[in-house]
Amino acid sequence: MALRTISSQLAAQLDKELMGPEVGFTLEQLMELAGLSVAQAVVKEFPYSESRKSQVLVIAGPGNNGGDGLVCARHLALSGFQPVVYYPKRTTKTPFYAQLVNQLEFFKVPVLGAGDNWAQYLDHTKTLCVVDAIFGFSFKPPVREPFGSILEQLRHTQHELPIVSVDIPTGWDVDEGPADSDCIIPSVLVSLTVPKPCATKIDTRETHHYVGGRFIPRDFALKYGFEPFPYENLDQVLRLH
Ligand SMILES: NC(=O)C1=CN([C@@H]2O[C@H](COP(=O)(O)OP(=O)(O)OC[C@H]3O[C@@H](n4cnc5c(N)ncnc54)[C@H](OP(=O)(O)O)[C@@H]3O)[C@@H](O)[C@H]2O)[C@@H](O)CC1
Ligand SMILES: [K+]
Repeated sequence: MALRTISSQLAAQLDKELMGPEVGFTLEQLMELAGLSVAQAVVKEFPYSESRKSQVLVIAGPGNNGGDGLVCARHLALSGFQPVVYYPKRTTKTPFYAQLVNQLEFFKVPVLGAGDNWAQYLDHTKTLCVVDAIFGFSFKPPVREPFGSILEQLRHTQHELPIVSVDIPTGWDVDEGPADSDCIIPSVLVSLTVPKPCATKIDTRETHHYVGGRFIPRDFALKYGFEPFPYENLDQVLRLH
């Protein structure tokens, strides 16, 4: 069956409607569920075991994709993993992001900033995977610094250190897919609510694809032109392929 997708423009509209006056979700609620979904995908792909490495590097960007990463890190800590967060460009638009960072400190999760040696965690003998929560559906190429250099380093390590991308593989055009051969290739993609068109460009032999962000009823999905996804029980993610 063809993959159900919606464009970046429609995704932004859907997001706005969910948080609009009629539906009334808050960003905080949706982000909690989105971050929990990503953590659940990590746990499914790399199950926690006391006898193996459990360090996860979460790279958080300046927008809501980054916020999903901050929430994901907290849930990973709760699940026994040892997340380390690199958050080089902190947003001050709302106090909420600072609260998410406080919560990570409460869980004793290190949060590195610009100038810290984050690249030491790109060591596959110590780190299980990297969560790419840099940019989501509002990304507009080309990538600006410091994120271009970060992506370059991830490209060099991705064959040994798998990348789990949140919603969009960072650097890919949301509607067109990888802009050039220099783009990162995630091992796992977790599309939120519904995949965006770039997800049709993944090679399913190298990227496992999940959908998560389980927060809409059937009629709302149909209004946006896609069939709801058949999640099981209370699962927050569904593996598509
Ligand atoms: N309903 C759902 O599914 C929900 C989805 N959620 C999540 O929200 C995500 C969308 O979040 P979003 O709209 O905040 O945008 P996002 O993609 O994080 O990036 C914006 C930031 O990136 C920056 N930036 C852009 N281009 C750049 C460039 N070339 N180079 C450098 N910087 C660049 C831009 O900076 P600016 O251009 O404003 O200066 C701004 O700071 C979505 O994918 C999903 O993960 C959940 O949290 C909630 C429910
Ligand atoms: K991403």
